[in-house]
Amino acid sequence: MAPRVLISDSLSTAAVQIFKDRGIDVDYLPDLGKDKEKLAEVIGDYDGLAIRSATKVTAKLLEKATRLKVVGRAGIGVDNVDIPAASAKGVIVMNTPFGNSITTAEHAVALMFALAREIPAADASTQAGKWEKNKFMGVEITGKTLGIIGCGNIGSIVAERGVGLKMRVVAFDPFLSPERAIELGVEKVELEDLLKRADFITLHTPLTDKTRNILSAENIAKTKKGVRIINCARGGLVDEVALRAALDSGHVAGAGFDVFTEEPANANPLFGHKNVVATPHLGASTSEAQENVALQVAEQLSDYLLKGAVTNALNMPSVTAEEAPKLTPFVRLAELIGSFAGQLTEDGITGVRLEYEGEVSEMNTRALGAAALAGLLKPQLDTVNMVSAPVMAKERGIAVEVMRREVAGTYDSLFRLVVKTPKLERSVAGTVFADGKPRIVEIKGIQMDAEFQPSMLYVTNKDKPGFIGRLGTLLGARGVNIATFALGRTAAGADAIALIGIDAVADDALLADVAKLENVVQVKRVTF
Ligand SMILES: NC(=O)C1=CN([C@@H]2O[C@H](COP(=O)(O)OP(=O)(O)OC[C@H]3O[C@@H](n4cnc5c(N)ncnc54)[C@H](O)[C@@H]3O)[C@@H](O)[C@H]2O)C=CC1
Ligand SMILES: O=C(O)CCC(=O)C(=O)O
Repeated sequence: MAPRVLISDSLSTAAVQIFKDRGIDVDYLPDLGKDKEKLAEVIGDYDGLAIRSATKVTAKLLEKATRLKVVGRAGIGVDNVDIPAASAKGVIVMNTPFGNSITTAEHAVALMFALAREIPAADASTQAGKWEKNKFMGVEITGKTLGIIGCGNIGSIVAERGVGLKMRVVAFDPFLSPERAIELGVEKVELEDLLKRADFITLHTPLTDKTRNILSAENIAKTKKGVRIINCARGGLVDEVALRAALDSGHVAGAGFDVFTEEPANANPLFGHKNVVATPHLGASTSEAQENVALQVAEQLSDYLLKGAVTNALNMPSVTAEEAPKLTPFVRLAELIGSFAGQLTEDGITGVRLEYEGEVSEMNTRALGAAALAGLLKPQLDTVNMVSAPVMAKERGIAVEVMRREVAGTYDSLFRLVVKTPKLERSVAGTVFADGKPRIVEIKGIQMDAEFQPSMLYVTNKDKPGFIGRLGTLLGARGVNIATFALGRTAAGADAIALIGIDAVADDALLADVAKLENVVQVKRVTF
C-alpha cells in the first residue's frame, strides 16, 4: 500500500505534485491544521504530515497519530512541534533549514525601511486624500548602526544587506567566531554594547530559555533613545508590554514586528501605536521561499517514506538502514558527549577534535562527528541537527580535527571530544558498554565511570577529606535526591571531578550553595 501524506497547512502545490509523482497518496487540506479536533480525527490515517506553522503537533495529537512516521516542517522553526513527544513516539521531525532564510532577512530589511520612512502610515494618509507632506519626517539608514542579535543563517544575510546599505553593523551572538564576523564585515560585540550603540536592533535568534525576553524592560531601557526595533524571528524575544511603554514614552522611535508572543495575534500590546508596523508572520511568505521549502519538504518526506533516507531530521541521526543497529548507540553517545561539552562551554568555540579509538574508529565517523557537533552546538543553536551541524560549525569558524586510532586502549571503543576556546581546552570521553548504554569514562584526562542522567551536577573540586559528605548533606538538606554519584581525580589531594545524577533539575540557588562549599572550584548544571 502506498504511504499516505497529509498536508495540513498552506503549502505550494509543487509539493503535492512531488508526492504524486513519487507514488504517494497525498491529501492537501490547507485549513485543517487550524482545526485541532478535526485534525485529531483524521491523523491516524497518515504516515507523513507536512506542515508550516499553523498546525500544532502536540503530544495529544501524536497520541492519535498511530501510523505517523514523519513530520516535515516546510520552514525553519519547529516550535509548533513537540519534538520530545514525537521522539518518544518514534516520529521523525524534519525541517528545511535554509529554504526561507533570504526571504526572511529581506522582510527584516523591509520593516527597517518601513520604520525609517513611516511608509505604512504615510501610505494610509496619502490614500485617505490627506497629502500630509510635513507630517512624515524620516531618518536615513546610511551611516546608522544596525545591531543584530543572533547572527546565524538569517542574521548573517541581514548583516550583509546592512553592510551593503552602508550601515555600521554590530552583532551579538556568542557563537559568532571572530573570523566569521570579519568575513561578514560586522563588529562582534557584547549585548550591553549593542544596546547602547544601535540605531536599529533586529532579532534573529531562536526562542530558547536564554533568548526569551532578551529585550526585557531592563534591556530596552539601556537602548539608545530613538532606537527602532525589528523582530522577524520569534514572539517572546521582546517584552511587548515594556516595548509599548517605551514607544509611548518616546524612548523607542519605532517597532517593526512580524512575530508575536501569541499567534495568531488578534490583539497585542503593540497594536494601535502610530510607530508600530506589524505583519502577520509573513517573514517566509514569498513565492520563491515557499516553493523552496515545499519542494524540499516533499522530497525529504518522500525519500524517508519510500527509501528510509533521513535528511534534516531534528531528532534522528542520518544513517543508512544497514549500519543503523551497530551505529545508533554510538551516535547517541557522541551526541550526549557533545551536549555535555556544549553545556560546559561558555565562550565561543574555536575548534574541536574528535578522537575515535578501537572499534568505533572503523564505524561511520562522519555520522558520529555530526552527532557530536549537533550535541555541542545545540545549547546555542536550537534548530541544529546532524545534517546542519557540520555546516554551522564551519560557518562559525570552528575547526574540526579528526583522529582515528584502530588500536583499542582500556575500552573496545572510545570516543573523545576535545573542545577548544580562546581560554581553554576541555576533553570528554565516553564509551558504550555491552548493555548498549553510553557512559562518560573520562573528563579532562580524569578517569571516571558515569551514566548519563536526565539531570546532573558537574562539580570540580580539590580532593580533600569530608568534601563528598558535605556535598551529600547539602543536597539532602535541599531535598535533592541523588540518583548516581561518579568521582574521579588526578591524584590523592589534587584536582577532582564529581558527576552527580539528581532527581530534579538544579536551580540557581542550589548551584550557588554548592559553589560556596569548601574546596569547590566550579559547579555546573547539565541536562540531557
Ligand atoms: N518570521 C518568519 O517567518 C521566520 C522566522 N524564522 C526564525 O528566525 C530565527 C533565526 O533563524 P536562523 O537564522 O535560520 O537560525 P540559526 O540557528 O541559523 O541562527 C540563530 C543564531 O542565534 C544565535 N543565538 C543563539 N542563542 C543566542 C543568544 N542567547 N544570544 C544571541 N545569539 C544567540 C545562534 O548562535 C545562531 O547564530 C528562528 O527563530 C526562526 O524560527 C525563520 C524563518 C522565517
Ligand atoms: O511558514 C511560515 O510562514 C513561517 C516560517 C517560520 O517562521 C520559520 O520557518 O521558522
